[in-house]
Amino acid sequence: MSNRIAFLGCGSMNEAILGGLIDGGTNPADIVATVRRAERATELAERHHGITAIAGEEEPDNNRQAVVGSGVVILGVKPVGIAALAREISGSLAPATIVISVAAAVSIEQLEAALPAGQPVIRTMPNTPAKLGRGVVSVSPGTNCSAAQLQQAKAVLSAVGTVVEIQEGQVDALSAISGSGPAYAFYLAESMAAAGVELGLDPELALLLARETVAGAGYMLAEPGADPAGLRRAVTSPSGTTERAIATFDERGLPAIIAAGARAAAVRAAEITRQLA
Ligand SMILES: NC(=O)C1=CN([C@@H]2O[C@H](COP(=O)(O)OP(=O)(O)OC[C@H]3O[C@@H](n4cnc5c(N)ncnc54)[C@H](OP(=O)(O)O)[C@@H]3O)[C@@H](O)[C@H]2O)C=CC1
Ligand SMILES: O=C(O)[C@@H]1CCC=N1
Repeated sequence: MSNRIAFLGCGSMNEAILGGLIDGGTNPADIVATVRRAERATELAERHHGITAIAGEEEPDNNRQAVVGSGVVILGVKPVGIAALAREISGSLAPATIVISVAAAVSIEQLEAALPAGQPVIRTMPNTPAKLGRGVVSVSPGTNCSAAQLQQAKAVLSAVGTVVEIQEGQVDALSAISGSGPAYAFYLAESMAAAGVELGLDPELALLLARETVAGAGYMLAEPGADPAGLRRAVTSPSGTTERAIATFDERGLPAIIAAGARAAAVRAAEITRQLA
């Protein structure tokens, strides 16, 4: 397999994976990224020295150029653009090139239908902490992906975090927890900062406290075998202040609210899949 990796559509998600791969030891010279805007291509090339970034507004065949000679191609445009992109590159793909999609809601069936017959395909669901090598990436192999090709893809993706293999039927549920999940944690930090301001703290200080606290708690959760409930209990003194806060969260139904949000994300994924059919 060629070492070259093509990132087709390099926005938030694909750039996070690209950055994680480079930090994990991938040679930037083996990476090519495509985007629409020249300004974005320049930004990527400046931020990740040594990669090739090609803008469609300057070179309309950028995606096809990027695919030629690449062993792995990672599709990272919005779900609605995935099938058109797959069709665009079909004539330029080598038969053994592994096509990975990071898109929410685009099924393996939809991907395979837009690609040459027999093309190995893997549907993944990553998350943006991939940028720091702390992502979670699911992999679900398509019908033409051999065990060896799946292993190759897992080896590449393991540089950006924890790789889990799941049945495609579970992707929407996983996406509702780990794909969207970083946004939930950031939302918690935003809400804590706002609460601090309401309690009379200076906004800058409140933001600092919220960021460092959520980040610090994240580091504790990242320790091997960490148990969120146990870590929470260790902060919660009997009859103390945290106990009162957690009791208020429980009374107001915060766990049910989080479950409802995650359900809504999964429902939305299924809705998009139907819209794309
Ligand atoms: N953001 C996240 O946390 C996650 C996202 N995903 C999935 O990742 C995918 C991308 O999402 P996200 O990164 O947030 O989106 P962004 O809008 O940040 O990135 C999309 C990128 O695709 C580029 N692009 C659009 N059309 C083309 C094209 N035809 N050829 C080449 N490049 C193109 C855009 O270029 P330009 O900038 O020049 O417009 C942009 O850089 C989605 O399918 C989403 O479901 C999955 C998990 C998590
Ligand atoms: O919001 C989205 O649709 C994508 C998928 C998971 C995270 N971001």
